[in-house]
Amino acid sequence: MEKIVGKSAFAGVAMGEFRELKKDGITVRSKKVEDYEGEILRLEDAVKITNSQLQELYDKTTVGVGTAEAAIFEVHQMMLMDEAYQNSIIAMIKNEKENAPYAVKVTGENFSKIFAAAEDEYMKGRAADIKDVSERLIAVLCGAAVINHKLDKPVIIAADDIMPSETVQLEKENVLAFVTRKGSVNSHTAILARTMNIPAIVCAPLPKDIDGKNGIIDGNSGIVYIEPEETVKEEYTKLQEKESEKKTLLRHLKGKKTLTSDGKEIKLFANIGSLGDMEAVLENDAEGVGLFRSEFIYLEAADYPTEEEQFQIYKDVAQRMEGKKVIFRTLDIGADKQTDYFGMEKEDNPALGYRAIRICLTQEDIFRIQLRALLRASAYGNIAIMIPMVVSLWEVHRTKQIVEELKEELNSRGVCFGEIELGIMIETPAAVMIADLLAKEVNFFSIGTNDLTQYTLAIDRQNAKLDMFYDAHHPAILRMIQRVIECAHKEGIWVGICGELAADKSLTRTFVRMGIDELSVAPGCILPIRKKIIEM
Ligand SMILES: C=C(OP(=O)(O)O)C(=O)O
Repeated sequence: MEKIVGKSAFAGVAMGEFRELKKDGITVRSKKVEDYEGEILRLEDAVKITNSQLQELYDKTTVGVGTAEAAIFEVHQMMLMDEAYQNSIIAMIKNEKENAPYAVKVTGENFSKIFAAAEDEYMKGRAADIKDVSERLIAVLCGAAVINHKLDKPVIIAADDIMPSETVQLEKENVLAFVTRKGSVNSHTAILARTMNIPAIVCAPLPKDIDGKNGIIDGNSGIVYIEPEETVKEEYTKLQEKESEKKTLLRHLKGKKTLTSDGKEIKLFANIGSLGDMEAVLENDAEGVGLFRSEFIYLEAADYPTEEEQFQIYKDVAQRMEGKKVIFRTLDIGADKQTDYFGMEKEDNPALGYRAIRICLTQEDIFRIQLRALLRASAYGNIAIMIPMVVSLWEVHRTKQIVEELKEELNSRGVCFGEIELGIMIETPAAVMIADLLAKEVNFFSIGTNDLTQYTLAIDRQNAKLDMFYDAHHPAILRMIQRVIECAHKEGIWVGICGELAADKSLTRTFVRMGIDELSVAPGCILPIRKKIIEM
């Protein structure tokens, strides 16, 4: 048995087999083959398997997440079956007697360079896709199991790190836990684990040969056991049983209002990132969606999602919430949330760079498409729009102006839309300091404590080395929250918290005393927080 200590990113216990998410594990070298015809047949078989893998991913993503998100796999299928691409691989095998994986690798790199050099932004964006397709094909040729993130049974995901854009490919129902060698407790991997309500550990020095071994993840203490002894297994089986009993006990709180003992109602909303999370939202009795991270729609797509694709997602979520509020945060791309087709330049300080509302007000066409989709969807439910990363009043003014222009446009076309609230994330010190002025302009505030902590304490939330300095309980943060609540209430608007701090039970009493109106947390945290508030 091996015992490894990492950092807890989300509590809970999981037991099962480790599955390493390999990204660059296969080494492909030039090696001549005698039977080139046999090698071409091998390639043809691998193409068929790869194509059906992509089809499977397309079908699963369409059902579990949405058509827009699934489109990437359709594009990959088209690339794989492209005649020029296949002919180029076959020519190399035939003329140079190269082995198939090497011919795929070289062809993939050549095509990727051609795409990258294209003037057209869409074509540029395809450079990464052709590489991805080639890697998948190589993996199939080499008999490697996991490059497609395909999970045939429930497993513990082990990886160096997991990017937000990679998470869409995971079959969430088969993920028991996450454990990564790198990553920070404040990263989006950790946030994803919380949304999925599964244990997560980061910064764990896992051995390279962990794939296929059995293990236990103790997300409460940050301990990973590899090939655990029977006594340890028994201990954790009992702990798991206790946890599941606790969850069952919480079920009686479903359908109840979240009232403090002195009668104040706190709204308990859910944080989500895709249509696929809706089941957890309903299962955990969320009173609304307090933060729909709309950027995940963009991260999961192969190209800019169209107005129609976005409209369908927003409408579906609104309808499934049956009149309960759904707050869509507008595109918060940038920093760690990157996608090729945006063609963003490399920045020295991406967290302080071209991101979120800054992109939207620079590339207004992208913003207008999203806002139009949201306005149209508002005819089907109770939708609110929330802008991220606000630092100045003019950003709010400009956004309101665009929304008004779009409403006029829709009116003139006879397209329906409903009442729609406009709010902002308070996640920069500048927004806190002008909260009194901002409160006059919007319908609500939602405090993003993750970024607010990063920007106030000047600490990169992605940098695991700084985790001990990243203190969301810092008096500066708590004073800021207090100030924001006071400014909001003075202008008669409601205020919530949608950062991870909202689920921190050690602060629930403090937030309620401060006068918070809403807490938006991962779906699995709703009932425990309701219990805490009701018992207060
Ligand atoms: C909710 C927040 O946004 P993000 O998705 O960046 O964590 C936050 O910053 O608190």
